Amino acid sequence: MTAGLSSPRTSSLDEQRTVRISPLVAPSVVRTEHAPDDVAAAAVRSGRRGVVDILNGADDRLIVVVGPCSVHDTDAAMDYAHRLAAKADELRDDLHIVMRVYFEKPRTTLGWKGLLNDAHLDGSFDIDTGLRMGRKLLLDISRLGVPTACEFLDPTIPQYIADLVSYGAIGARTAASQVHRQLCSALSMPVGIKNSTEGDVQVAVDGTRAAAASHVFPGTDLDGHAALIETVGNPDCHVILRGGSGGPNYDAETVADTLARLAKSGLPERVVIDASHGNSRKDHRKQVDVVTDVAGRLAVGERGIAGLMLESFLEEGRQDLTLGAADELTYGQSITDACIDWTTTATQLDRLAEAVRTRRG
Ligand SMILES: O=C[C@H](O)[C@H](O)COP(=O)(O)O
Ligand SMILES: C=C(OP(=O)(O)O)C(=O)O
Repeated sequence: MTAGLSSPRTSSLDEQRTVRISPLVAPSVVRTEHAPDDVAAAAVRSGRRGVVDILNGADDRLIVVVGPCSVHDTDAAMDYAHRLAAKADELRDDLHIVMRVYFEKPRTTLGWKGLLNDAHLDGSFDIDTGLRMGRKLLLDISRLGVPTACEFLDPTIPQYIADLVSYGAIGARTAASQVHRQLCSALSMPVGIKNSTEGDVQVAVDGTRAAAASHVFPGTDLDGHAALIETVGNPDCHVILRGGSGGPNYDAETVADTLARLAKSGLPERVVIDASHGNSRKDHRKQVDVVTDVAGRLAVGERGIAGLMLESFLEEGRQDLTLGAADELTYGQSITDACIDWTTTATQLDRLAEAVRTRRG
């Protein structure tokens, strides 16, 4: 559609800044093309069950949500998933491991917005292909028996992928958004809501409370049509402490303060700690310090910490993406936030499993 064009369906009063509106493949089409088999469905279900049981204290293991900051190369993501599947199996008595398979990136200003938005990493914004690639990857990872975690950013996206996701996240930049809180109230999996980028924890507590309630709001159905959605609320939402511009917030005092805020709001007292972002001051190596500190506290019985989140990929660090030059990228290295490498990740998982065993003992 040409900017400013008037037609029976629009008026000269709108679409003044729109260059094009074109059809997007419907969720039902993508879901039919990549439908879960029994193995994948079982992985999604047991992934969700494990998280919920740990959050509720019915399972004494620790949730670990671990994987790349963002997926830009599905082969590398599968390579990582194979390694994680073996490690998760080895540590399954102590850790409930869920792989970060993040396709939607909320940017501070501008930048590549993730595989669903720009699957070819060249600014062509082939969202139909991104949705298909993303869903297929979730299915392939689930077939390995590895549950997956996604951040939900655009409220249109969950209809395409949410049935394959075991752990959802609402990011620091959208924790205050009513649209995202309503979305959480509808999602079938547990969802972590982050504190703000400035470090405000109350916004995540408020988000958790709002998401637990029922809502009625406009959305889209599986055919992609506008729809009215009525939800019962999601009791499995919780706060993720991710640090902020003022510094980290994974310390015992902030955890205790957050638990008190949750109790005051009538919510279950549990948190997940994100070792990256503000808690690592964006230095991926500092994630190891966070894990070491939290593991030590878990081992001596600190209450309320249900899980950790780590940003990890095959290679350490990060690299800049030049749009259209994806073939020049280093294999298995992040193009968004810096990550710890696989070897370091495996050591951190061992450390956390050991802490759980000590706590149990
Ligand atoms: O986790 C990823 C990033 O921290 C988030 O998407 C913001 O990234 P940016 O500040 O590089 O835009
Ligand atoms: C964007 C992310 O984190 P945050 O919202 O905490 O910045 C993320 O986990 O990828």
